[in-house]
Formats: sequence, structure tokens, C-alpha cells
Amino acid sequence: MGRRFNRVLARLRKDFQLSIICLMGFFGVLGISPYAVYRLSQGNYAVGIADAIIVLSTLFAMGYAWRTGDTRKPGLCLMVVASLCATLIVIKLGINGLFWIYPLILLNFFMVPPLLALLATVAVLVALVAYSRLIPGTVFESDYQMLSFIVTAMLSSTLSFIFAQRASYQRKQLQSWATRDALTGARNRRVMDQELKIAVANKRRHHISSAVLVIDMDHFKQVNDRFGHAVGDQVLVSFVELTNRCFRHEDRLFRFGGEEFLLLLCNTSEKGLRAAALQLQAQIAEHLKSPGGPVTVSMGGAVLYGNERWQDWLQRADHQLYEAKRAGRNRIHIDTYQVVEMA
Ligand SMILES: Nc1nc2c(ncn2[C@@H]2O[C@H](COP(=O)(O)OP(=O)(O)OP(=O)(O)O)[C@@H](O)[C@H]2O)c(=O)[nH]1
Repeated sequence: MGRRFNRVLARLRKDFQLSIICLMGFFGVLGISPYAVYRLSQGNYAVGIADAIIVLSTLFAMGYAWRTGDTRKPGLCLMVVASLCATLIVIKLGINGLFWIYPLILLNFFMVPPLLALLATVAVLVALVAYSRLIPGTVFESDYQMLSFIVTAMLSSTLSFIFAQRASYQRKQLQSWATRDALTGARNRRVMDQELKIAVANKRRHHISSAVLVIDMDHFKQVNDRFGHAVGDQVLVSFVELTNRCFRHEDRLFRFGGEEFLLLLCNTSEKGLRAAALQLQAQIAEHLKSPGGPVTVSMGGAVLYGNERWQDWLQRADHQLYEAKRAGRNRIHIDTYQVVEMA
């Protein structure tokens, strides 16, 4: 029981969006359901049903997000349901309902991207103002009250928008720092281990074969020694740009060590791996240069076997790289001990 509770807490701590949806679920039940019961008992069915819909949809969103791990769709659904129901509640309750618009503004900024949340808030305000104009005497008690409400609601939305934009930018930046190599922008070693594990799981569950290509610059020390570290850095950056241009969106390039990279090719057979390696080699021969002339690379590749551990898969590719270096560099060795050499 205690361990289960700790697991739940750990998951909530790790997934911010899920924790917000769950918080809304609890708040929906504890904070809004008494209102739903009260309104229904008073015969105010429209508002009571709107409250009940909010409660049920937050519970449904919470369950869906918890089961699937997808927080985007439940977030969007909650935003739409809460905005529509809050509008209806304000129309029915007038000034007493207006207070609910402020938590709604915050909720939307927690649930969906900032621009969408801002648009949802503006849509709610427009709907309320339009309704009060169409049927005078409803929603607002005076024009002054309406104006005060619009100004305060827009101010709250704009400040929330700025805050949410800033938080989103900082989150992306943190994510990039945690997953990308600072010099080249290639993914880092930490993400590489995770992605290799995912590839192994995909092979076991769905029989999707993946391949890796370990790539190492040839005689890179000489580039540094002759032209300086900054030039060496630039060669590494150019290599990553070139490789990213060459491959499919779903393929992943990781910086494995100093001048060593790993390319993970999804859904790729040995034939595909060989073709990809040759294509990369041709592109490098044409475009990758240092002031001393063309820069070459050696490559070792391996296709994942069924039931293989990712460490063994990587080791096979690494061993092929070692063989390519030993055979004279600027070569591709794939783990069937067939050698494809540059003419
Ligand atoms: N400029 C630059 N150089 C780096 C970086 N990381 C590693 N290196 C250099 O890469 C070089 C690797 O040297 P070695 O391991 O001897 O390999 P090599 O000279 O490429 O020789 P082979 O791999 O055997 O062909 C070293 O000089 C490292 O300082 C980096 O981020 N920037």
C-alpha cells in the first residue's frame, strides 16, 4: 500500500501536466460537486447540470490521462467543457457566476498552450458581452460593471499569458540543456541510452528492427593540432548539420563521445543500414572539410537482433568501428563481416 502510494506520488512529481489534471479532478469533486447538488436541489437545473458536467469531465480527463499518459487531449477537452459551462453558469447566475471566470482563466493556462488559453478566454468574454447586449439586464448589472469585468479579466489573462509563455520557453530551454549537446545540438548520451532501450522494446513487442551506426572522425586530433580547437569545433558542428539534413525525421543522431557519434535508424534492415551509411559517406566526402582538406569518418554498424540487450547491440557496432579504423579508416563495416569500402 505504502509502496503503491509512493509510486503514485513519484509519477505525479515527474509529470507536471498529469498532476495538474489530477488536481483539477480532486478540486472538481470536492469544490464543485457541492454546488452541483445545491443547484439541483434548488431547482436550478441548467447550472446544476453544468456543474455536474464539469465534475464528470474532470474525472474522466483524470482517468484518461492516468491510463494513457496522454495529457494533451484531456487538457483540451477540459478547457472546452469548462469554458462552455462557465459561460452558461455566468449567463444563468449573473454577477454571482462572474467570480468563476477568474479560476477558469488560470485553469485554461494550465491545460493548453498559452495562445489557445488566451483565445479561449477572449471567446468567453465576447460571448458574455454579446449575450448581455442582446438581452439587456442579464449577466451585468451596469455598463460600468461590465467594463470593470472586461478590464480585470483581460488583465488577468494577459499576465497569465506572459507568465505561461515564459514558463514554456524556460521549460523548453531546460529540456534542451538536459538532452542536447551544447556544441553541436545533437542529442546527448543520456537520451541515447533511453532511445536504444525503446528500440529494443519495439523489437520485442512489435518486431520493428532498428539499426545503429557508430561514426568517428578520422585523425581528428590532427585537425585540432594544426588549426586549433575552434576549427575542430566547427567541423563537428558542420558534421551534425550535414547528417541531420541527410536523414529522416525519425532517425536520431547522438553525440556519443568527443568526436564520436551514434546514428539510430528506426525501422531499418541491414540493407537499409548499408545504403544509409554509403549515402552519409558520399555526403561527407563532398561537403565535410577542414582548412587542411576533406575530413573523413569511419563507421561501424549493426542491426538489432531479437532479444538482444542494447549494450550488446552497441558493442557490436562499436567493434565494427574499431575494425574499420584498423582496416585503414574512411570505411564502413557492418556487423555481418562484409566490408563496403570507399573506392
Ligand atoms: N575541437 C574539438 N575537439 C574535440 C572535442 N572532443 C574531442 N575532441 C578531440 O578529438 C580528438 C580525438 O583524438 P583521437 O581519439 O586520438 O582520435 P583521432 O585523432 O580522430 O584518430 P582516429 O580516431 O584513430 O582516427 C582529440 O584531439 C580530442 O581533443 C570537441 O568537442 N571539440
